[in-house]
Amino acid sequence: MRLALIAHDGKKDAMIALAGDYLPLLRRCTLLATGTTGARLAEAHGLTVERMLSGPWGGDLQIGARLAVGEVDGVIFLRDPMTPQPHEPDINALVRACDVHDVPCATNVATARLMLNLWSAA
Ligand SMILES: O=C(CO)COP(=O)(O)O
Repeated sequence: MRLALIAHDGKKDAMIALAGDYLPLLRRCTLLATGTTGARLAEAHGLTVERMLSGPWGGDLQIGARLAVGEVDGVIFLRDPMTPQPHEPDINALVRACDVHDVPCATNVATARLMLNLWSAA
């Protein structure tokens, strides 16, 4: 399972807490993440994460490019719906790429838990 993990600043603590609940699964996955999210996950949980650029510098686009060539099986993208982002087009491009390629994409914690519960049981 190749999983991309991305969280906006207002959602990074939620991402860390979520990851903490699924460490056995996440340790079996190949993880990629945008820059700061990946650094936080590695620091908090000792996870091995391939880090892309930070989101505003193109990290979402890098993940989208990997996804488009079949290298990502699922995305957890905790967007902050309360804060405008300078790279909104990149964010939309990544979510669109998930829809184009039919890759599961959770954009909130509740959906992410459903996905991770399924994969933990698989
Ligand atoms: O901005 C982001 C996603 O759009 C996340 O980037 P960082 O993980 O580098 O903060």
